[in-house]
Amino acid sequence: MPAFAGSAAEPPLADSYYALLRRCGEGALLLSSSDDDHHHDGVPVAPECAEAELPMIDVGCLTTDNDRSSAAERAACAAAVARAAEEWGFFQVRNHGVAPGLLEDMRREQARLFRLPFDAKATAGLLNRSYRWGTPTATSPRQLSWSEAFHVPLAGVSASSSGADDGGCCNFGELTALRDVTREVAAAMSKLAGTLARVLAEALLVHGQEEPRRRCLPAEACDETTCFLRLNRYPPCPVSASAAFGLVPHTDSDFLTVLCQDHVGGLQLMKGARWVAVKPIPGALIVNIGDLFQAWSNNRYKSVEHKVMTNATTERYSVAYFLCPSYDSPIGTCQEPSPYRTFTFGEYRSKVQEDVKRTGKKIGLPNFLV
Ligand SMILES: O=C(O)CCC(=O)C(=O)O
Ligand SMILES: [Fe+2]
Repeated sequence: MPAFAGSAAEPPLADSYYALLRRCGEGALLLSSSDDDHHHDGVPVAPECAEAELPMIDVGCLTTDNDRSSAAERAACAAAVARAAEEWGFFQVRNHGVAPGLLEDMRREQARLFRLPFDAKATAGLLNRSYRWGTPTATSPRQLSWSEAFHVPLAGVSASSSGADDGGCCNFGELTALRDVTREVAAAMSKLAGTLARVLAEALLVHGQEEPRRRCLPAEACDETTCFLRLNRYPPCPVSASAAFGLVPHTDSDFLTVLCQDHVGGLQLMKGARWVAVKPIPGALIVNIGDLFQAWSNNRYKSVEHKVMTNATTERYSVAYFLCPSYDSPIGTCQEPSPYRTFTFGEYRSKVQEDVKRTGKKIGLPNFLV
């Protein structure tokens, strides 16, 4: 990308949002200190938050081909997955089929991608023109995400080109190593997500009560056109951790998400009425239930609010795979009666976008209660 050589990589978060932070009385927190934050060498850090012992499930017996595990072992593993989805909405997995070395390669190539000049990321058409940074709709600091990301559609990844936009193909430019590793990660995470969705669905199906119209199975409803991979980067943030988030509190609008976070930490989730921090565990992946699985499961599985805290000095990377159905798929339910009316993913997405535009906040599932 010679035209951009030498220009800065960081998105202009501080410049763009300084006025917003200032207008809301938070400007003084920029590059300075405040009373309610802890400080380390003059740098504001996040207030303490208890670390959670998130369930860790060895899913080797579900993910390994030619596995010698018994049916009883697989049933016990499936039960542990379903229990974690009910009690936490979040869990960690190991022996998940995504090689640790591949995840390390992903982080390295992701870092290389985000080190490109800002203008190249924003305007050179890379990765389906999917670059995002900050929160354009934010009207208060609490709505601001101090992060940058590429949203890569799965279909584009598996048929990516190296030239200009080519149909649905994803343009990786000269980043061929990123293209190869992204393809591998997407394929492996996709397989894992499909396996977990199938196991989670089977745990709730009541045999003999299947009704064809409502029996759209989560794993089968999903396809390459709507599933996507999000490559996230959280730049160091000099703003007080109580003033801006790395990623604002949200639930995911999908069936389930497979997430790989690096060693830095910062992910927090709601457990009961409290935020708890998820300690990074090398090689483990995090899985969380999204809104669509909560609806399909009649609220048995929980789509839990989560957020990313900023870090004053250290950048953080993560990669998330979102398992989504095609837009015209009816979400349905595992069993009648359901608290939700049947709706399609397309309808759900439009409503979320409309609500965010109108009120700055996603309403989500309550919109679809009968
Ligand atoms: O970066 C993380 O740890 C969380 C990312 C996330 O929640 C998302 O992309 O929806
Ligand atoms: Fe999320």
